[in-house]
Amino acid sequence: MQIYLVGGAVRDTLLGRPVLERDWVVVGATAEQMLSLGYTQVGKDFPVFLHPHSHEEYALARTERKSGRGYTGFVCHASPDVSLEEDLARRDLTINAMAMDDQGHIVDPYGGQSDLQLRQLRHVSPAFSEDPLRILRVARFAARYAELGFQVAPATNELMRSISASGELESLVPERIWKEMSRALMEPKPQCFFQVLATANALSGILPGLCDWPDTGDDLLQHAVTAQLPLACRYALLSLLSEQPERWAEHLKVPNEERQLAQLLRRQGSACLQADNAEDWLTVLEGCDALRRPERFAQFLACLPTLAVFHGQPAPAANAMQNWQMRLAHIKAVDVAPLLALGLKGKDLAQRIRSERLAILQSH
Ligand SMILES: Nc1ccn([C@@H]2O[C@H](COP(=O)(O)OP(=O)(O)OP(=O)(O)O)[C@@H](O)[C@H]2O)c(=O)n1
Ligand SMILES: [Mg+2]
Repeated sequence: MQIYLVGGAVRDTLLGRPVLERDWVVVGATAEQMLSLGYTQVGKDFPVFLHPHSHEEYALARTERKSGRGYTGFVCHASPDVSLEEDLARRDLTINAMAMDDQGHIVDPYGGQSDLQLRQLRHVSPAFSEDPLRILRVARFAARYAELGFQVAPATNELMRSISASGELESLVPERIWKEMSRALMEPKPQCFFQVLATANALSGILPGLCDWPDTGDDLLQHAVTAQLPLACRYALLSLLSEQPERWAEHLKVPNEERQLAQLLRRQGSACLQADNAEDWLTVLEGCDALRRPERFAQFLACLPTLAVFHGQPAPAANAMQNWQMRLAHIKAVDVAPLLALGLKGKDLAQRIRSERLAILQSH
């Protein structure tokens, strides 16, 4: 059997970028051989194994053909007679369809090295269409490598448009879309992900109601990248572009953390930017449930400078975030025990706590 490094690890090695994850392909072996060597099988549909020590993925060379819509109709053929070239042919992009042997020699039957130089994201063959998720992958690679000058090849663009027109994107499950999109949001140029999808007529299938990607979206995400905001903040800011953000959240099954921050930013963002007295401050802190959810509140605060830019408002003062954290600390310091000792309960107690918090905010 021969073992080759494949996919992203070869691509990133040739680009001189750090390799975070390594995938291997095994030619000329059977599943039984792999098991007898101590590998464990992971893929149910595909013969993929984990190395006994490194736990990296080793896949038997295979060919794939799709015979139906969605994820139902995959015919996978793995056997010792499938060649490396055949395995590479089923892959998405030429830059992902290269292999490296243990001597460091590159196997590159589809022009991956040339496309790395030309900075082209180009499909290997019409088999690209067999997995509509690849449209999202191409868009994500664009977001990652735009800084290096990578663009989608015109023919690949055409192909992606025809996939969009076929309605195949509808077969993508929300979890897979979210996985690609959330990764894309953390790339250096997340706006390119959405631009590429828009050009491929695939944007509205991902973010319902959004057909064209607005210029304001570019500025919004660029600002979020510059501020090094975490995923939840980036998603919350992105959702400002939607007239029906809950529709996005449903469509993508957005996890609660991101979804709730998006709701909070909408409900409390402007009020927080405008608040200038103790009553306003307390109302915002309450509205954000800041005492019980301090981490979420910190993320909310981190979004505010970008939100201000988005609304064409002056950026909050440099110490605005600290001031909010101080206000939170002040209301947290209000001691409930003596009020309980007074025998206060229910509504009376709540009112009394609120007025004490208000008083402490006013005194600072
Ligand atoms: N829908 C897909 C998913 C994966 N691949 C192939 O499988 C390899 C490994 O997939 P994955 O690890 O998901 O992507 P990488 O290219 O390694 O990129 P990343 O840096 O994001 O891991 C890819 O390079 C590509 O050759 C593919 O052709 N089509
Ligand atoms: Mg990989």
